[in-house]
Amino acid sequence: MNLTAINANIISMPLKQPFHTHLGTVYERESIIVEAVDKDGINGFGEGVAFSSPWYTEETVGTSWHVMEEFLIPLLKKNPISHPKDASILFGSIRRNHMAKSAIELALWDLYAKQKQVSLSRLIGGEADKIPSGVVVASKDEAEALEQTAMYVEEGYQRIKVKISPANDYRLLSRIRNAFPDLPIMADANSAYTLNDVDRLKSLDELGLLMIEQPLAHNDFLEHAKLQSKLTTAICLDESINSYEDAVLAAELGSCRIISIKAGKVGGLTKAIRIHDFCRDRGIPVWCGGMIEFGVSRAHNIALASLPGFTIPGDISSSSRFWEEDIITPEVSVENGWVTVPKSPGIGFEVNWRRLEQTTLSSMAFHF
Ligand SMILES: O=C(O)CCC(=O)c1ccccc1C(=O)O
Ligand SMILES: [Mg+2]
Repeated sequence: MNLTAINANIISMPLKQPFHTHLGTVYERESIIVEAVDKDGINGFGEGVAFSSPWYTEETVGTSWHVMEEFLIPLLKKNPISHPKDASILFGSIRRNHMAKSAIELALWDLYAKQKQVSLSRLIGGEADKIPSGVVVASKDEAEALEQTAMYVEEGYQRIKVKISPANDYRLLSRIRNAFPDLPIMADANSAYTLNDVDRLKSLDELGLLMIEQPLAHNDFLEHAKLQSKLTTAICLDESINSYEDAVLAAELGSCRIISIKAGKVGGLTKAIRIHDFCRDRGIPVWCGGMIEFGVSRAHNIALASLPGFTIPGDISSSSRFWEEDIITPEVSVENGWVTVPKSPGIGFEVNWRRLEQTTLSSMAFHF
């Protein structure tokens, strides 16, 4: 791929409103923006989606930075590659650290598509011209959650995902269901329950939810299978799916009926596509999960979600859902509930350098 440099910036931006889950509240988002440059000066971008602290996965911005600097970039320097898939294979010699790997691998995909002058969507076999858009409601307050839902429905979002916990489930969801009888609603529990809560979770069956995401522990497959056999509502796994092997295990055990794929969490686009292909063969619907991300990762999500197995609206919302001003131009926008898949080369969005510089905390540059 004729790489000449990899540059990385840690950026930080406050969210427009605090994002509440039962695990904690996110006020400010740090991310790593990776730029891969080739000998002709073409550049591709990726985004590292680890958080500042290890509340959602074990990785953090700090561990991603360390693994990229000490291990992944030196591997790329030593081993010239001709395709992003080669990087994915090369990174197999490093255990886990999926988010660090993804950040670089995604930048290589964008660069590769730009070198070939094709959109990333079409390069990977994407077919859709527009993606149905869903959005997440993550408020501590029931009245505010209802207000936000009404606002997002008004804006045209096709599916609402509500963060729940035992402190805030049936009552909130039934109020939303009563207000919006036909709205596709799903709930995300982020592991707020145990198998002792089976009756509580069964009570949600009557609400006609699209699915319930990750009710039990982040690393559990067996108990999710036991729970799924007792619920009519489909379980979707998010935290549990960090690799292709995780998806196979979940399918074999019956731990879920739906899978959420996050390219930034499973080691990159090569891995995400492999999970997609497997799920498609097995008849398991997939959707693209969000990570409160900036525009670079949003753009990669749009390309991924244009693949034919993505049959359920994902967490692909507009840049303005979280940010006063995103780091890409144009920003991601939702029109009548749809996001247009760009046709221009690569991810199809430019980096807004002024905004990137404004939000940068630190940078590193590697010359090949
Ligand atoms: O970015 C979005 O739109 C989805 C937000 C979301 O639910 C989420 C955000 C950060 C980390 C984990 C999750 C999750 O899906 O569990
Ligand atoms: Mg989730």
